[in-house]
Amino acid sequence: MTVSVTFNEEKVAEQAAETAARLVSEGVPEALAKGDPTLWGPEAQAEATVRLGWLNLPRTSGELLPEIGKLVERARAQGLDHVVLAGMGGSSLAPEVITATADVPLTVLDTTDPGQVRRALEDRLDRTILVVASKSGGTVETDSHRRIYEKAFRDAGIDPAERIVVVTDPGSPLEQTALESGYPVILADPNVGGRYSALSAFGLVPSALAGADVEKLLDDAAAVQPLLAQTEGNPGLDLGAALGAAAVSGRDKLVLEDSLSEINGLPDWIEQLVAESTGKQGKGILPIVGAEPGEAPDELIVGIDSDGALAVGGPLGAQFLVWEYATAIVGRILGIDPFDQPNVAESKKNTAKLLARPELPVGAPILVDGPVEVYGELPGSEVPKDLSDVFTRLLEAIPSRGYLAIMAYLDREAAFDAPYAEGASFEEMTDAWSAADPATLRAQLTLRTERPITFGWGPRFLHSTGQYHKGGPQNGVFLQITGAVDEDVEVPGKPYTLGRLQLAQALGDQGALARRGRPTVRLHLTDRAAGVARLLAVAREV
Ligand SMILES: O=P(O)(O)OC[C@H]1O[C@H](O)[C@H](O)[C@@H](O)[C@@H]1O
Repeated sequence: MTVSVTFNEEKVAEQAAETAARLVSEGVPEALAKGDPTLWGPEAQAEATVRLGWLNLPRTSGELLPEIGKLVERARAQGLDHVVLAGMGGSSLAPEVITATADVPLTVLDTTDPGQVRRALEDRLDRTILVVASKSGGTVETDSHRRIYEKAFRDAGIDPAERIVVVTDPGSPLEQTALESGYPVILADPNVGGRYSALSAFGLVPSALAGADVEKLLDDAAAVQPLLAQTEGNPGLDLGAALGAAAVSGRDKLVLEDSLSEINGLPDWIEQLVAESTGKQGKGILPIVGAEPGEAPDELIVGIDSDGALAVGGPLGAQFLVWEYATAIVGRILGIDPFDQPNVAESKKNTAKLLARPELPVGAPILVDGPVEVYGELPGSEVPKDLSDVFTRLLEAIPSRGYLAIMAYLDREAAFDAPYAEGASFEEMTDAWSAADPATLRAQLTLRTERPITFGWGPRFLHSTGQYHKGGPQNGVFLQITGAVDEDVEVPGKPYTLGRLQLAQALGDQGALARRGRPTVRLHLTDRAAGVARLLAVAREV
């Protein structure tokens, strides 16, 4: 079984066919399948030369299987059945989908929220194996997680070398640390970028440790690979041509719908791939994940094994490869380099600068509403009357082809702590969770605008849609949510705590967005649970 791309809208089909025919006449499908680095122009060539290894992963990653098998055996023999993965963006999004689809548990740490990290630390540390995954080996969140876990293991009388496994690129500082500390290292293919690394060691090692069948994943990808050199019946070409042509014609908001799919969570992975690959030079496609499809004229609904203007069906391993190929095709159509992420570093630099200061420059709130402080500047010079006015003015500020991005630097799992009555039905439980979940704010605000609203957890989204926010079309309006920290977590060997890092990340990104003149407001919850409740009550009211 390979991947099928089905067109359910005539216009989309026509535009895709036209674009695909042009690409075929230029020899693009075969050239891409062969790994030709010249396809994105002279400026992208150097990067593309060392970024096309993903095309061969279905075959080359097979070589890793015996080594991975030994790691899995060792972990089983030690009784380590709680697999924690520390990795940002491309170093954790694929394992998250792979394990969710295989229905095997994996704890993903792609947060700097002290509460969420503490939650993981307090969960079965005696049976925990930690995979530290970073291609560059220099990502601050992942480095912090490694330090925190090393200390926690030592404090519990456990030798970290028995519990930590590293996945990184050859020659990275993390490889060096691992060698010095005696951690097993699985080296990944350095000719593959983070968001294209699903079928590399980054996707396979944590997933296999968690119990997923990674050989099957590679087999499914290998089955679709030969089709990618074809000029007809090439799902990567069809999908790429459809997405690219739609974007050029103005439908550049990609609504991903997967309600009927047996694959669990692929849109989150696609979000990073598409947003970070295409959102640059003022161009790009904005993925919308987890929202009800709207009716905005610039939206294109793509269904994963589900309905949409376009439906993409097939097994996970094959979908990974096809979406990667399609994204490279979109890069060619839009005239951008699909392998770099030029604007991600800006927020990181701002954050590093802020952390070097004795105090973080939070400024003074422009409004305080119970447990919610409002920081930043709203469009127009007037001070907002109340929280409701903040929401109204943010929604009004969205330009005709724009979007609102909600970015919550909070504990993604806190809503599950919401109390519910004893003997509550599942529906009552989900109601309680949803009433405590900051993501509910998106659903509420969606009722008040025709424009798309995205929702991302910070700092996770910084490694994904964060590139698009800063590098893509400048029509975003930004709403950050941060929260007070009750119990912080030290980062051993560093002068900052996780709480401070988390806030500095929000402020660093705010700086990068504000520098572009984009409306950016930060809502700070001085009491997190009460603050979320207040936001939802006000948003519901209006
Ligand atoms: O694997 P790492 O080097 O730690 O990088 C993790 C992530 O961080 C960066 O911000 C990039 O923008 C992402 O594409 C990447 O996946």
